[in-house]
Amino acid sequence: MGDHKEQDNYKIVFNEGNVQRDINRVLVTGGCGFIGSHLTERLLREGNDVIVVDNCFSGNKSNISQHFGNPRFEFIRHDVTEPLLVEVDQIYHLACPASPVFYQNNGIKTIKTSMLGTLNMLGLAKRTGAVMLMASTSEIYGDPDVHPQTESYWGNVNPIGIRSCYDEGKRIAETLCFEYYRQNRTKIRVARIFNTYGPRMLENDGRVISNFIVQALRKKPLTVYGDGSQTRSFCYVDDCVDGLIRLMNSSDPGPMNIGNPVEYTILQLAETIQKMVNPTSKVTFKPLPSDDPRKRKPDISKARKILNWDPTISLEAGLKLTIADFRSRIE
Ligand SMILES: O=c1ccn([C@@H]2O[C@H](COP(=O)(O)OP(=O)(O)O[C@H]3OC[C@@H](O)[C@H](O)[C@H]3O)[C@@H](O)[C@H]2O)c(=O)[nH]1
Repeated sequence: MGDHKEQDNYKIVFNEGNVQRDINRVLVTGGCGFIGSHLTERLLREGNDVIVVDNCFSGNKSNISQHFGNPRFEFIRHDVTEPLLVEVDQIYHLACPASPVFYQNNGIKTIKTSMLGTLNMLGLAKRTGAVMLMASTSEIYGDPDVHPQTESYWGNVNPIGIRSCYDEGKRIAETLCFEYYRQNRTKIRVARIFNTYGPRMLENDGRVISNFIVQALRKKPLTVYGDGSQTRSFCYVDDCVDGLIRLMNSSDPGPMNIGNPVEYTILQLAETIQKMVNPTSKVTFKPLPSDDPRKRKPDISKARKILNWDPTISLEAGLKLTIADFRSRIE
């Protein structure tokens, strides 16, 4: 599958003085968010022109303010549910609240963002010939019956549950991508991003790593939902960004799992963060939210083979950097 010649078509060549360089014009939707802002930073560092589009619902302008004044950088406050007219070579479509607390806050808006946002970005990719990478999610596997999850697994999603606005929203977004690919030969890349963490997560993000770190720093009990036996596999944000860029620059439409395959129970995670931040902090048990997946771990054989990608940052190393970032903001 895939047109292997397409790589030749989406680079423009600028002649700057006597230095000839390839520059991509890259659009990052959701570029004020957690993963989007790290991606933007790396794309700028590598000499690309970057346009960030964000409605700042769960993203924060301060995540990209260090680039204001950089002639290669532009910020547009825009909601991707509305069409956007720009000329670009690559689109990283990340815009969508990703934390369960945020995406459940206005489920209808979450569905609109996934559906209409992806439709608009695919329309843009079709018109401009750009490559469109869609940030899908491990949540499309739901509460999985197959473990670890391979890309060929179709998933086990409750279509009417409290998580379905996100899970089903992302599933229809994947469907749209593949219809554009089949009908129009639109250049798509579908990345299934597993749990990712790192500096710049919001203090009130609501996801487990930021919750536990903030609670430990504030000397509050760590809130474990259920009995803490459910598992997740956590990928440091730099590894995730590296995987996304490799996927974009491959010629594989995906879907491609992007995650760290080392699996922990939530209780193990609580104990690890407790030890690293505040060994005297307590753990308190709260009810498990409905449809919370019991286990999750990516099979990344495909990414290893096609992208030559493997996460390099251990949980301990990544947590150290993340704790330092939260400490500087909180203390
Ligand atoms: O304070 C908390 C928060 C969360 N949890 C538990 O920790 C586990 C992980 O929860 P998170 O909210 O961090 O993330 P989830 O795995 O539920 O969802 C995530 O999946 C992958 C991404 O697409 C998204 O970032 C997000 O939807 C869950 O079992 C949750 O119940 C706690 O025990 N305590």
